[in-house]
Amino acid sequence: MDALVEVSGLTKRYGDTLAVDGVDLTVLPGEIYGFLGPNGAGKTTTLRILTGLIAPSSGSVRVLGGRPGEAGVLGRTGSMIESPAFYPYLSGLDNLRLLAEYAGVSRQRIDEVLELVDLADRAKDRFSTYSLGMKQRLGVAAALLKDPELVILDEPTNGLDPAGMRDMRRLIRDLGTGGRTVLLSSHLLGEVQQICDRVGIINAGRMVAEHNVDELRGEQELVVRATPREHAQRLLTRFGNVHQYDDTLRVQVDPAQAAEVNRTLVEAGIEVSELHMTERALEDIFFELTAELAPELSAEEKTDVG
Ligand SMILES: Nc1ncnc2c1ncn2[C@@H]1O[C@H](COP(=O)(O)OP(=O)(O)OP(=O)(O)O)[C@@H](O)[C@H]1O
Repeated sequence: MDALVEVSGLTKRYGDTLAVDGVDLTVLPGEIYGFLGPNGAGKTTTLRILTGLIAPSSGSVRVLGGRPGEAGVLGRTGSMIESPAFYPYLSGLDNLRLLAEYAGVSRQRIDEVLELVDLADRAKDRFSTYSLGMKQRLGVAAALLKDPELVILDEPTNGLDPAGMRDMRRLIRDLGTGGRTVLLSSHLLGEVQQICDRVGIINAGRMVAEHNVDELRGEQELVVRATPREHAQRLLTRFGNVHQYDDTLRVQVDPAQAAEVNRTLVEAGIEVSELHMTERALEDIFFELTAELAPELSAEEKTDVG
């Protein structure tokens, strides 16, 4: 299966800031790919490069088999990078008409995209009267005008209230059905977990991991509440990686080992008040991955400071 987006060793430097530092990223046809990372991680910069808005400092980037920004590639890509810009005094419909004229898109397609983003009823109202959620949905409508194979959305739920976020999530999931490929960025783990098929995690300009969301969700760990905790923690390390979460210990073991873990603790005189398997939250995995990177980063920061 040929990748729609293939990024390898991508870097972008702004003066002394290395915003993107050797990113590798692959988006496959038909998937919803979540580009996840905290603020300032380099997501927007990467997406701007993919849409041809800015040039990379180095690395190779292929989008739909071509170079970003190439006419043939642009015609098959729809994007919403940062807040979409529209004329506030024009209606949503007229804003789309202007864009459609420029892109050579039919009136019928405008109606279709307005339906898709659930704005048909409010299409004739001025853009300035729209809620933030409606403004964002109009941005998605604009991205869909050319019926693109690839849709790139930068933080599409940013700033929305819970209802607006839910509508946007539904819309993106709908886009993903029917063969369209979506690449979206987000700093919200739960959101990526709910919408995406695969996730690439970026931190401080570097890709930390690229995973299938189902696989991540499927990972299980044993939750243990025991006293004294320190003693329990020492014994649990025999079974696997142990970390503390609130006042419980979490250990990555096979579910078949749970009984043995229990016996070991009880025989050592430890009081076990809770013991059950749970799915690991993407959030835990994310923090684990970014924490692993932290010592390396602080070493670099020290070098920078001199
Ligand atoms: N035009 C620019 N000039 C200088 N530095 C920039 C520029 N754009 C981004 N940066 C810096 O590059 C780094 C990555 O920024 P970027 O906007 O790509 O991150 P992000 O992951 O999209 O975060 P956010 O969600 O906060 O936008 C940051 O340190 C940012 O300050």
